[in-house]
Amino acid sequence: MIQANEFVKRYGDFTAVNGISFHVPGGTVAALVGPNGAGKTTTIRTACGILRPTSGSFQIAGIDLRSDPVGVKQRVAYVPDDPPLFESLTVWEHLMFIASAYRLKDWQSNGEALLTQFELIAKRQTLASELSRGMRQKVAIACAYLREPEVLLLDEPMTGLDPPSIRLLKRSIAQQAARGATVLISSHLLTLVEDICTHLVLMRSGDVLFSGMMSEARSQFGGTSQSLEEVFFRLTADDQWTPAKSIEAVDE
Ligand SMILES: Nc1ncnc2c1ncn2[C@@H]1O[C@H](COP(=O)(O)OP(=O)(O)OP(=O)(O)O)[C@@H](O)[C@H]1O
Repeated sequence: MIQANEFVKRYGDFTAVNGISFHVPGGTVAALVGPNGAGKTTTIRTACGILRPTSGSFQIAGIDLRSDPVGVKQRVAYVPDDPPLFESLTVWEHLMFIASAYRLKDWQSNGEALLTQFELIAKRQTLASELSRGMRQKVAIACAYLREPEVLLLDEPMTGLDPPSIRLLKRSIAQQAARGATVLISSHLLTLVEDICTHLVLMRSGDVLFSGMMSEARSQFGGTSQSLEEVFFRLTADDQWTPAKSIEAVDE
């Protein structure tokens, strides 16, 4: 699970995130969407312990981020939108590195299965510097999956992937949730995330405008199309909607 409580993040005088609260239940897949600059990446980078909250708190997999940041980092995998790989390591060496850093045992067959699943097995001995952008993205995702983390934070995971790879990724995310992982996906590709996400956190200008079930968002704000795109435009473009403190979060 992921729980944000009155989370505030300021960069100097600028408030990027303005006291947000939301809950993503364990074993579910949630979309984190919102216009550019809404605060999505700031929220994700704080939830995984890279940034410190200015105030407020996060509970990740039942652990308080402030009191046990190492415990959170052991349970969370974060894949940024432009994953930094080690250019002089091969694809397989990336998996070896993760296995060594996190002291994984008997990981090799799982590693091979992940490379097969993401159609990277032929690139197993290829250096990261010689991979395409989409391949780099898939290596980073495979490294995250290898750890079998309780919480997966994926920032724009579909950018740069071709349609077959997007399909593979969507299937793999469903598999991660099925084994009990909580997955939070930040994306602007609304039609792609609405296929796989049962929960929604919608941000604008540092506020959460909606947090709860995707089905609830669609039925309340999706108009006749009942689409996430319609929800997005209605909630972000129409000033009659106020930050989520006044909209009841609906969780299951
Ligand atoms: N290191 C930083 N220093 C100062 N301001 C920052 C910093 N990082 C982000 N911001 C600001 O915080 C706000 C939120 O940025 P953030 O990257 O979290 O948004 P986002 O929702 O992920 O946007 P996008 O969809 O464009 O990726 C923006 O106004 C951004 O300019």
